[in-house]
Amino acid sequence: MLTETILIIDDESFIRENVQRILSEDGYRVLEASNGSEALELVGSNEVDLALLDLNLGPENGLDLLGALKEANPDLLVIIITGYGSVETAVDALKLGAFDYMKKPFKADALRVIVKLALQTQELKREVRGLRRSGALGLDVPLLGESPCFRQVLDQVREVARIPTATVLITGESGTGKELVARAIHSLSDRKEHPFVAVNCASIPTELMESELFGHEKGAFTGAASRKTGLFEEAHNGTIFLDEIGDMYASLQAKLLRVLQERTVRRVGGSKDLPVDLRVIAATNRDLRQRIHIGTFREDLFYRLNVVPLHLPPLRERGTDILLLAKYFLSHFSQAFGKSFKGIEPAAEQMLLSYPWPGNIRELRNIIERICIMAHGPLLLPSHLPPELHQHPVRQTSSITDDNLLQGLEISVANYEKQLVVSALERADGNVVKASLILKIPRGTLRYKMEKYGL
Ligand SMILES: Nc1ncnc2c1ncn2[C@@H]1O[C@H](COP(=O)(O)OP(=O)(O)OP(=O)(O)O)[C@@H](O)[C@H]1O
Repeated sequence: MLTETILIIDDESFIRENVQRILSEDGYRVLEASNGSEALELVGSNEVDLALLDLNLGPENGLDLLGALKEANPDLLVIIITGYGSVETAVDALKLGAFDYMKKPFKADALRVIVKLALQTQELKREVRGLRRSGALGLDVPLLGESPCFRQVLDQVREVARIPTATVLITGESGTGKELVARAIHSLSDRKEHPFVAVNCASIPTELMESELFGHEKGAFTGAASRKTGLFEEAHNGTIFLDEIGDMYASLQAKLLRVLQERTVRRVGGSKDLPVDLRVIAATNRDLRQRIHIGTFREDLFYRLNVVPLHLPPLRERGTDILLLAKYFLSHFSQAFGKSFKGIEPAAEQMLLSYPWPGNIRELRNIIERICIMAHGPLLLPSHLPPELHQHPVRQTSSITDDNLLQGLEISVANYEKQLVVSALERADGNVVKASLILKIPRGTLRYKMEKYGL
Protein backbone atom coordinates (compact mmCIF):
# COMPACT_ATOMS: atom_id res chain seq x y z
CA MET A 1 0.00 0.00 0.00
CA LEU A 2 1.16 3.56 -0.66
CA THR A 3 2.00 5.89 2.20
CA GLU A 4 -1.16 7.64 3.34
CA THR A 5 -1.32 11.38 2.74
CA ILE A 6 -2.62 13.71 5.42
CA LEU A 7 -3.37 17.39 4.93
CA ILE A 8 -3.21 19.78 7.88
CA ILE A 9 -5.24 22.96 7.37
CA ASP A 10 -4.52 25.55 10.04
CA ASP A 11 -3.61 29.23 9.92
CA GLU A 12 -1.27 28.85 12.92
CA SER A 13 2.11 27.78 11.60
CA PHE A 14 3.30 26.22 14.86
CA ILE A 15 0.28 23.83 14.87
CA ARG A 16 1.03 22.84 11.26
CA GLU A 17 4.71 22.28 12.09
CA ASN A 18 3.85 20.22 15.14
CA VAL A 19 1.41 17.99 13.27
CA GLN A 20 3.89 17.71 10.38
CA ARG A 21 6.63 16.55 12.76
CA ILE A 22 4.51 13.99 14.67
CA LEU A 23 2.85 12.44 11.67
CA SER A 24 5.86 12.33 9.39
CA GLU A 25 7.75 10.61 12.17
CA ASP A 26 5.05 7.95 12.00
CA GLY A 27 5.69 7.50 8.29
CA TYR A 28 2.80 9.52 6.79
CA ARG A 29 3.18 12.04 3.98
CA VAL A 30 1.98 15.35 5.38
CA LEU A 31 0.86 18.37 3.34
CA GLU A 32 0.20 21.81 4.83
CA ALA A 33 -2.31 24.53 3.98
CA SER A 34 -2.80 27.78 5.84
CA ASN A 35 -6.13 28.71 4.24
CA GLY A 36 -9.09 27.33 2.29
CA SER A 37 -7.89 27.98 -1.24
CA GLU A 38 -4.52 26.33 -0.59
CA ALA A 39 -6.34 23.36 0.93
CA LEU A 40 -8.68 22.97 -2.04
CA GLU A 41 -5.79 23.21 -4.46
CA LEU A 42 -3.87 20.48 -2.61
CA VAL A 43 -6.93 18.20 -2.43
CA GLY A 44 -7.46 18.71 -6.16
CA SER A 45 -3.92 17.83 -7.11
CA ASN A 46 -3.08 15.08 -4.58
CA GLU A 47 -4.60 11.82 -3.41
CA VAL A 48 -5.32 13.07 0.11
CA ASP A 49 -6.68 10.41 2.47
CA LEU A 50 -7.32 12.50 5.52
CA ALA A 51 -7.57 16.22 6.31
CA LEU A 52 -7.16 17.82 9.74
CA LEU A 53 -9.15 21.03 9.59
CA ASP A 54 -9.07 23.88 12.07
CA LEU A 55 -12.54 25.44 11.99
CA ASN A 56 -11.23 28.85 13.10
CA LEU A 57 -9.42 29.80 9.94
CA GLY A 58 -9.36 33.56 10.43
CA PRO A 59 -12.16 35.20 8.44
CA GLU A 60 -13.02 32.02 6.54
CA ASN A 61 -15.95 29.84 7.52
CA GLY A 62 -14.53 26.41 8.39
CA LEU A 63 -17.89 24.68 7.85
CA ASP A 64 -18.12 26.05 4.30
CA LEU A 65 -14.61 24.81 3.64
CA LEU A 66 -15.55 21.38 5.00
CA GLY A 67 -18.42 21.22 2.47
CA ALA A 68 -16.13 22.30 -0.36
CA LEU A 69 -13.50 19.71 0.58
CA LYS A 70 -16.09 16.93 0.66
CA GLU A 71 -17.38 18.09 -2.69
CA ALA A 72 -13.87 18.02 -4.18
CA ASN A 73 -13.24 14.54 -2.79
CA PRO A 74 -16.27 12.74 -1.33
CA ASP A 75 -14.05 9.97 0.07
CA LEU A 76 -11.89 12.40 2.03
CA LEU A 77 -12.03 11.89 5.78
CA VAL A 78 -11.95 15.10 7.77
CA ILE A 79 -11.05 15.47 11.43
CA ILE A 80 -12.00 18.82 12.89
CA ILE A 81 -9.63 20.67 15.19
CA THR A 82 -11.50 22.95 17.50
CA GLY A 83 -10.59 25.48 20.13
CA TYR A 84 -11.99 25.63 23.65
CA GLY A 85 -15.67 26.51 23.70
CA SER A 86 -16.46 25.72 20.09
CA VAL A 87 -17.59 22.14 20.53
CA GLU A 88 -21.04 22.99 19.17
CA THR A 89 -19.56 24.01 15.83
CA ALA A 90 -17.64 20.75 15.85
CA VAL A 91 -20.91 18.87 16.31
CA ASP A 92 -22.32 20.76 13.32
CA ALA A 93 -19.24 19.65 11.40
CA LEU A 94 -19.94 16.03 12.31
CA LYS A 95 -23.44 16.44 10.92
CA LEU A 96 -21.87 17.70 7.70
CA GLY A 97 -19.83 14.52 7.38
CA ALA A 98 -16.65 15.12 9.39
CA PHE A 99 -15.25 11.89 10.83
CA ASP A 100 -14.47 13.16 14.33
CA TYR A 101 -13.15 16.20 16.20
CA MET A 102 -10.24 16.96 18.48
CA LYS A 103 -9.98 19.76 21.02
CA LYS A 104 -6.96 22.06 21.13
CA PRO A 105 -4.47 21.71 22.71
CA PHE A 106 -4.03 18.04 21.90
CA LYS A 107 -1.32 15.56 22.81
CA ALA A 108 0.79 13.77 20.20
CA ASP A 109 -0.59 10.37 21.27
CA ALA A 110 -4.21 11.53 20.96
CA LEU A 111 -3.44 12.75 17.45
CA ARG A 112 -1.83 9.43 16.54
CA VAL A 113 -4.81 7.40 17.80
CA ILE A 114 -7.45 9.45 16.03
CA VAL A 115 -5.47 9.49 12.77
CA LYS A 116 -4.93 5.73 12.90
CA LEU A 117 -8.62 5.10 13.52
CA ALA A 118 -9.66 7.38 10.69
CA LEU A 119 -7.29 5.72 8.24
CA GLN A 120 -8.44 2.26 9.32
CA THR A 121 -12.00 3.32 8.59
CA GLN A 122 -10.92 4.60 5.22
CA GLU A 123 -9.28 1.27 4.42
CA LEU A 124 -12.30 -0.70 5.60
CA LYS A 125 -14.57 1.41 3.40
CA ARG A 126 -12.27 0.86 0.44
CA GLU A 127 -12.21 -2.88 1.04
CA VAL A 128 -15.97 -3.11 1.29
CA ARG A 129 -16.38 -1.01 -1.86
CA GLY A 130 -13.89 -3.24 -3.67
CA LEU A 131 -15.69 -6.34 -2.50
CA ARG A 132 -19.05 -4.94 -3.52
CA ARG A 133 -17.65 -3.96 -6.89
CA SER A 134 -16.16 -7.37 -7.52
CA GLY A 135 -19.54 -8.36 -6.00
CA ALA A 136 -17.18 -11.16 -5.51
CA LEU A 137 -18.25 -12.46 -8.91
CA GLY A 138 -20.94 -9.90 -9.65
CA LEU A 139 -23.58 -11.57 -7.49
CA ASP A 140 -26.17 -9.97 -5.26
CA VAL A 141 -24.75 -12.00 -2.35
CA PRO A 142 -20.99 -11.56 -2.12
CA LEU A 143 -18.99 -14.76 -2.15
CA LEU A 144 -15.96 -13.44 -0.34
CA GLY A 145 -12.50 -14.93 -0.21
CA GLU A 146 -9.02 -14.35 -1.53
CA SER A 147 -7.09 -17.34 -0.16
CA PRO A 148 -5.60 -19.58 -2.86
CA CYS A 149 -7.82 -22.53 -1.92
CA PHE A 150 -10.96 -20.38 -2.13
CA ARG A 151 -9.85 -18.81 -5.39
CA GLN A 152 -9.70 -22.30 -6.81
CA VAL A 153 -13.31 -22.80 -5.74
CA LEU A 154 -14.30 -19.52 -7.43
CA ASP A 155 -12.60 -20.62 -10.64
CA GLN A 156 -14.51 -23.89 -10.53
CA VAL A 157 -17.76 -22.00 -9.89
CA ARG A 158 -17.20 -19.87 -12.99
CA GLU A 159 -16.34 -22.91 -15.12
CA VAL A 160 -19.26 -25.05 -14.06
CA ALA A 161 -21.72 -22.14 -14.32
CA ARG A 162 -21.00 -22.06 -18.05
CA ILE A 163 -22.32 -25.61 -18.54
CA PRO A 164 -26.00 -25.30 -17.57
CA THR A 165 -26.69 -29.04 -17.62
CA ALA A 166 -23.78 -30.19 -15.44
CA THR A 167 -24.81 -31.76 -12.14
CA VAL A 168 -22.72 -30.58 -9.19
CA LEU A 169 -22.02 -32.15 -5.83
CA ILE A 170 -20.81 -29.63 -3.23
CA THR A 171 -19.15 -31.04 -0.15
CA GLY A 172 -17.82 -29.25 2.90
CA GLU A 173 -18.40 -28.83 6.61
CA SER A 174 -21.53 -27.12 7.86
CA GLY A 175 -21.50 -23.34 7.38
CA THR A 176 -18.75 -23.26 4.74
CA GLY A 177 -21.07 -21.63 2.19
CA LYS A 178 -22.42 -24.55 0.16
CA GLU A 179 -25.80 -22.95 -0.44
CA LEU A 180 -24.19 -19.62 -1.32
CA VAL A 181 -21.96 -21.36 -3.86
CA ALA A 182 -24.98 -23.16 -5.34
CA ARG A 183 -26.75 -19.80 -5.71
CA ALA A 184 -23.63 -18.36 -7.31
CA ILE A 185 -23.51 -21.14 -9.90
CA HIS A 186 -27.16 -20.47 -10.71
CA SER A 187 -26.77 -16.67 -10.87
CA LEU A 188 -23.79 -16.93 -13.19
CA SER A 189 -25.44 -19.41 -15.54
CA ASP A 190 -27.86 -19.01 -18.44
CA ARG A 191 -30.56 -20.28 -16.08
CA LYS A 192 -30.35 -17.17 -13.90
CA GLU A 193 -33.69 -15.74 -15.11
CA HIS A 194 -35.44 -18.93 -14.00
CA PRO A 195 -36.13 -20.22 -10.47
CA PHE A 196 -33.54 -21.36 -7.96
CA VAL A 197 -35.36 -23.83 -5.71
CA ALA A 198 -33.64 -24.87 -2.48
CA VAL A 199 -34.79 -28.00 -0.67
CA ASN A 200 -33.43 -29.22 2.64
CA CYS A 201 -33.69 -32.99 2.36
CA ALA A 202 -33.22 -33.43 6.11
CA SER A 203 -35.85 -30.99 7.35
CA ILE A 204 -38.98 -32.28 5.57
CA PRO A 205 -40.54 -35.43 7.07
CA THR A 206 -39.92 -38.36 4.73
CA GLU A 207 -43.62 -39.05 4.13
CA LEU A 208 -44.11 -35.50 2.85
CA MET A 209 -40.88 -35.32 0.93
CA GLU A 210 -42.02 -37.30 -2.08
CA SER A 211 -45.06 -35.14 -2.70
CA GLU A 212 -42.98 -31.99 -2.03
CA LEU A 213 -40.43 -32.96 -4.63
CA PHE A 214 -42.62 -34.63 -7.24
CA GLY A 215 -46.06 -33.12 -6.55
CA HIS A 216 -49.26 -35.14 -6.50
CA GLU A 217 -52.49 -35.60 -8.42
CA LYS A 218 -55.87 -34.86 -6.84
CA GLY A 219 -56.96 -37.81 -4.67
CA ALA A 220 -53.54 -39.48 -4.81
CA PHE A 221 -53.78 -40.08 -1.06
CA THR A 222 -56.03 -39.09 1.83
CA GLY A 223 -55.79 -35.33 2.16
CA ALA A 224 -54.70 -34.72 -1.46
CA ALA A 225 -57.72 -32.52 -2.15
CA SER A 226 -56.23 -30.88 -5.20
CA ARG A 227 -53.38 -31.31 -7.64
CA LYS A 228 -50.01 -30.00 -6.45
CA THR A 229 -46.93 -29.23 -8.52
CA GLY A 230 -43.70 -30.51 -7.03
CA LEU A 231 -40.44 -28.62 -6.52
CA PHE A 232 -38.79 -30.27 -9.53
CA GLU A 233 -41.52 -28.88 -11.74
CA GLU A 234 -41.21 -25.48 -10.07
CA ALA A 235 -37.51 -25.45 -10.83
CA HIS A 236 -38.15 -26.14 -14.53
CA ASN A 237 -35.55 -24.26 -16.65
CA GLY A 238 -33.77 -23.24 -13.45
CA THR A 239 -31.77 -24.96 -10.72
CA ILE A 240 -32.80 -27.26 -7.91
CA PHE A 241 -30.53 -27.28 -4.87
CA LEU A 242 -30.82 -30.46 -2.80
CA ASP A 243 -29.16 -29.68 0.52
CA GLU A 244 -28.21 -32.42 3.00
CA ILE A 245 -28.52 -35.03 0.26
CA GLY A 246 -26.73 -37.54 2.51
CA ASP A 247 -29.89 -37.67 4.66
CA MET A 248 -32.28 -38.46 1.82
CA TYR A 249 -34.57 -41.40 2.41
CA ALA A 250 -33.62 -44.56 0.41
CA SER A 251 -36.82 -44.84 -1.64
CA LEU A 252 -36.51 -41.19 -2.68
CA GLN A 253 -32.91 -41.77 -3.69
CA ALA A 254 -34.16 -44.24 -6.31
CA LYS A 255 -36.67 -41.67 -7.60
CA LEU A 256 -34.04 -38.94 -7.76
CA LEU A 257 -31.79 -41.27 -9.73
CA ARG A 258 -34.60 -41.68 -12.22
CA VAL A 259 -34.97 -37.90 -12.59
CA LEU A 260 -31.27 -37.57 -13.27
CA GLN A 261 -31.30 -40.41 -15.82
CA GLU A 262 -34.58 -39.73 -17.62
CA ARG A 263 -34.95 -35.98 -16.99
CA THR A 264 -38.64 -36.55 -16.26
CA VAL A 265 -40.78 -36.50 -13.11
CA ARG A 266 -44.00 -38.31 -12.29
CA ARG A 267 -46.39 -36.82 -9.72
CA VAL A 268 -47.56 -39.08 -6.87
CA GLY A 269 -50.68 -40.81 -8.14
CA GLY A 270 -49.95 -39.66 -11.69
CA SER A 271 -49.49 -41.75 -14.81
CA LYS A 272 -47.64 -39.30 -17.05
CA ASP A 273 -43.90 -38.59 -17.10
CA LEU A 274 -43.39 -34.82 -17.31
CA PRO A 275 -40.14 -33.61 -18.87
CA VAL A 276 -38.04 -31.25 -16.74
CA ASP A 277 -35.06 -29.22 -17.88
CA LEU A 278 -33.02 -28.22 -14.85
CA ARG A 279 -29.65 -28.33 -13.22
CA VAL A 280 -29.33 -30.40 -10.07
CA ILE A 281 -26.90 -29.18 -7.42
CA ALA A 282 -26.65 -31.42 -4.36
CA ALA A 283 -24.75 -30.66 -1.17
CA THR A 284 -23.72 -32.55 1.90
CA ASN A 285 -21.51 -32.27 4.95
CA ARG A 286 -21.50 -36.07 5.31
CA ASP A 287 -18.96 -38.50 3.94
CA LEU A 288 -21.06 -40.05 1.16
CA ARG A 289 -18.48 -42.76 0.40
CA GLN A 290 -18.77 -43.92 3.98
CA ARG A 291 -22.57 -43.85 3.72
CA ILE A 292 -22.30 -46.01 0.59
CA HIS A 293 -20.05 -48.34 2.55
CA ILE A 294 -22.60 -48.76 5.36
CA GLY A 295 -25.43 -49.07 2.83
CA THR A 296 -27.43 -45.90 3.50
CA PHE A 297 -26.57 -44.10 0.25
CA ARG A 298 -26.86 -45.52 -3.28
CA GLU A 299 -23.59 -45.81 -5.12
CA ASP A 300 -25.22 -45.31 -8.54
CA LEU A 301 -26.83 -42.07 -7.32
CA PHE A 302 -23.49 -40.89 -5.95
CA TYR A 303 -21.85 -41.24 -9.37
CA ARG A 304 -24.78 -39.47 -11.06
CA LEU A 305 -24.46 -36.57 -8.64
CA ASN A 306 -20.69 -36.40 -8.46
CA VAL A 307 -20.25 -35.28 -12.10
CA VAL A 308 -18.59 -32.04 -10.98
CA PRO A 309 -17.37 -32.34 -7.38
CA LEU A 310 -16.77 -29.06 -5.60
CA HIS A 311 -15.21 -29.10 -2.15
CA LEU A 312 -15.42 -26.07 0.11
CA PRO A 313 -12.48 -25.66 2.49
CA PRO A 314 -13.22 -25.15 6.19
CA LEU A 315 -12.73 -21.57 7.38
CA ARG A 316 -9.70 -22.48 9.56
CA GLU A 317 -7.81 -23.43 6.38
CA ARG A 318 -8.59 -20.14 4.66
CA GLY A 319 -5.95 -18.04 6.46
CA THR A 320 -6.58 -14.32 6.31
CA ASP A 321 -9.99 -14.83 4.65
CA ILE A 322 -11.10 -15.05 8.30
CA LEU A 323 -10.24 -11.35 8.74
CA LEU A 324 -11.62 -10.39 5.36
CA LEU A 325 -14.97 -11.96 6.23
CA ALA A 326 -14.89 -10.64 9.80
CA LYS A 327 -14.33 -7.07 8.54
CA TYR A 328 -17.07 -7.44 5.98
CA PHE A 329 -19.59 -8.67 8.57
CA LEU A 330 -18.42 -5.97 11.02
CA SER A 331 -19.03 -3.23 8.53
CA HIS A 332 -22.33 -4.76 7.44
CA PHE A 333 -23.83 -5.27 10.92
CA SER A 334 -22.32 -2.09 12.32
CA GLN A 335 -24.18 -0.16 9.64
CA ALA A 336 -27.34 -2.24 10.07
CA PHE A 337 -27.47 -1.61 13.85
CA GLY A 338 -26.28 2.01 13.73
CA LYS A 339 -23.03 1.24 15.56
CA SER A 340 -19.64 2.84 15.00
CA PHE A 341 -17.27 -0.12 14.57
CA LYS A 342 -14.33 0.90 12.47
CA GLY A 343 -11.87 -1.97 12.75
CA ILE A 344 -10.48 -4.86 14.73
CA GLU A 345 -7.74 -4.55 17.31
CA PRO A 346 -4.63 -6.60 16.36
CA ALA A 347 -4.91 -8.83 19.47
CA ALA A 348 -8.53 -9.66 18.54
CA GLU A 349 -7.41 -10.36 14.97
CA GLN A 350 -4.91 -12.88 16.31
CA MET A 351 -7.66 -14.58 18.31
CA LEU A 352 -9.91 -14.77 15.27
CA LEU A 353 -7.05 -16.26 13.26
CA SER A 354 -6.22 -18.86 15.93
CA TYR A 355 -9.70 -20.21 16.58
CA PRO A 356 -10.58 -23.39 14.64
CA TRP A 357 -14.15 -22.27 13.67
CA PRO A 358 -16.05 -25.57 13.89
CA GLY A 359 -19.21 -23.75 12.67
CA ASN A 360 -17.24 -22.03 9.90
CA ILE A 361 -18.53 -18.82 8.27
CA ARG A 362 -21.96 -19.12 9.89
CA GLU A 363 -20.33 -19.12 13.34
CA LEU A 364 -18.13 -16.13 12.46
CA ARG A 365 -21.08 -14.20 11.09
CA ASN A 366 -23.19 -14.91 14.18
CA ILE A 367 -20.42 -13.85 16.57
CA ILE A 368 -19.84 -10.56 14.77
CA GLU A 369 -23.56 -9.90 14.54
CA ARG A 370 -23.91 -10.45 18.31
CA ILE A 371 -20.98 -8.11 19.02
CA CYS A 372 -22.53 -5.40 16.84
CA ILE A 373 -25.76 -5.73 18.83
CA MET A 374 -24.18 -5.77 22.30
CA ALA A 375 -21.07 -3.55 22.01
CA HIS A 376 -20.30 -0.13 20.60
CA GLY A 377 -16.87 0.14 19.06
CA PRO A 378 -15.04 1.90 17.56
CA LEU A 379 -12.71 -1.15 17.70
CA LEU A 380 -13.61 -4.80 18.10
CA LEU A 381 -11.60 -5.78 21.17
CA PRO A 382 -10.58 -9.18 22.57
CA SER A 383 -13.05 -8.59 25.45
CA HIS A 384 -15.92 -8.54 22.93
CA LEU A 385 -15.12 -12.05 21.75
CA PRO A 386 -16.95 -15.00 23.34
CA PRO A 387 -15.23 -17.36 25.85
CA GLU A 388 -14.55 -20.11 23.32
CA LEU A 389 -12.18 -17.79 21.47
CA HIS A 390 -10.36 -16.90 24.70
CA GLN A 391 -9.90 -20.54 25.65
CA HIS A 392 -8.03 -21.14 22.43
CA PRO A 393 -4.29 -20.40 22.56
CA VAL A 394 -3.21 -17.68 20.16
CA ARG A 395 -0.81 -19.19 17.69
CA GLN A 396 2.58 -17.54 18.02
CA THR A 397 4.00 -19.01 14.87
CA SER A 398 1.63 -19.98 12.11
CA SER A 399 1.60 -23.67 11.34
CA ILE A 400 2.20 -24.61 7.75
CA THR A 401 -1.10 -25.08 5.91
CA ASP A 402 -1.82 -26.09 2.33
CA ASP A 403 -2.47 -22.43 1.69
CA ASN A 404 1.06 -21.47 2.80
CA LEU A 405 2.46 -23.97 0.35
CA LEU A 406 0.25 -22.78 -2.48
CA GLN A 407 1.20 -19.16 -1.79
CA GLY A 408 4.85 -20.02 -2.18
CA LEU A 409 7.87 -19.11 -0.09
CA GLU A 410 8.06 -15.42 -0.91
CA ILE A 411 4.47 -14.51 0.07
CA SER A 412 4.51 -16.76 3.15
CA VAL A 413 7.77 -15.23 4.39
CA ALA A 414 6.43 -11.73 3.71
CA ASN A 415 3.27 -12.53 5.72
CA TYR A 416 5.39 -13.74 8.62
CA GLU A 417 7.63 -10.68 8.42
CA LYS A 418 4.54 -8.44 8.50
CA GLN A 419 3.31 -10.23 11.65
CA LEU A 420 6.68 -9.62 13.33
CA VAL A 421 6.68 -5.94 12.38
CA VAL A 422 3.11 -5.52 13.69
CA SER A 423 3.97 -7.28 16.98
CA ALA A 424 7.08 -5.15 17.49
CA LEU A 425 5.15 -1.95 16.80
CA GLU A 426 2.45 -3.02 19.23
CA ARG A 427 4.99 -3.80 21.91
CA ALA A 428 6.62 -0.40 21.30
CA ASP A 429 3.25 1.41 21.45
CA GLY A 430 3.69 2.53 17.87
CA ASN A 431 7.10 4.08 18.50
CA VAL A 432 9.19 3.35 15.43
CA VAL A 433 12.53 3.86 17.13
CA LYS A 434 11.69 1.41 19.92
CA ALA A 435 10.23 -1.10 17.46
CA SER A 436 13.37 -0.98 15.33
CA LEU A 437 15.43 -1.72 18.47
CA ILE A 438 13.18 -4.70 19.29
CA LEU A 439 13.57 -6.04 15.76
CA LYS A 440 17.30 -5.17 15.72
CA ILE A 441 17.04 -3.43 12.35
CA PRO A 442 17.79 0.18 11.36
CA ARG A 443 14.93 2.63 11.67
CA GLY A 444 14.96 3.35 7.93
CA THR A 445 14.60 -0.36 7.15
CA LEU A 446 11.62 -0.59 9.49
CA ARG A 447 9.98 2.42 7.84
CA TYR A 448 10.52 0.84 4.46
CA LYS A 449 8.88 -2.38 5.65
CA MET A 450 5.98 -0.51 7.25
CA GLU A 451 5.36 1.24 3.97
CA LYS A 452 5.66 -2.02 2.07
CA TYR A 453 3.01 -3.66 4.31
CA GLY A 454 0.81 -0.61 4.50
CA LEU A 455 1.22 -0.23 8.25
N1 LIG B 1 -17.72 -16.82 0.89
C1 LIG B 1 -18.65 -16.25 1.64
N2 LIG B 1 -18.71 -14.91 1.70
C2 LIG B 1 -19.64 -14.31 2.48
N3 LIG B 1 -20.52 -14.95 3.25
C3 LIG B 1 -20.52 -16.27 3.23
C4 LIG B 1 -19.58 -17.00 2.42
N4 LIG B 1 -19.82 -18.30 2.57
C5 LIG B 1 -20.82 -18.40 3.46
N5 LIG B 1 -21.27 -17.20 3.86
C6 LIG B 1 -22.34 -16.95 4.83
O1 LIG B 1 -22.21 -17.95 5.85
C7 LIG B 1 -23.48 -18.48 6.22
C8 LIG B 1 -23.52 -19.98 5.97
O2 LIG B 1 -23.49 -20.23 4.57
P1 LIG B 1 -24.34 -21.42 3.87
O3 LIG B 1 -25.72 -21.53 4.45
O4 LIG B 1 -24.24 -21.26 2.40
O5 LIG B 1 -23.46 -22.67 4.38
P2 LIG B 1 -23.72 -24.23 4.16
O6 LIG B 1 -22.39 -24.83 3.93
O7 LIG B 1 -24.77 -24.41 3.09
O8 LIG B 1 -24.27 -24.67 5.57
P3 LIG B 1 -25.05 -26.06 5.96
O9 LIG B 1 -24.12 -27.19 5.64
O10 LIG B 1 -25.25 -25.92 7.44
O11 LIG B 1 -26.31 -26.05 5.16
C9 LIG B 1 -24.49 -17.71 5.41
O12 LIG B 1 -24.94 -16.63 6.20
C10 LIG B 1 -23.73 -17.19 4.23
O13 LIG B 1 -24.29 -16.02 3.71
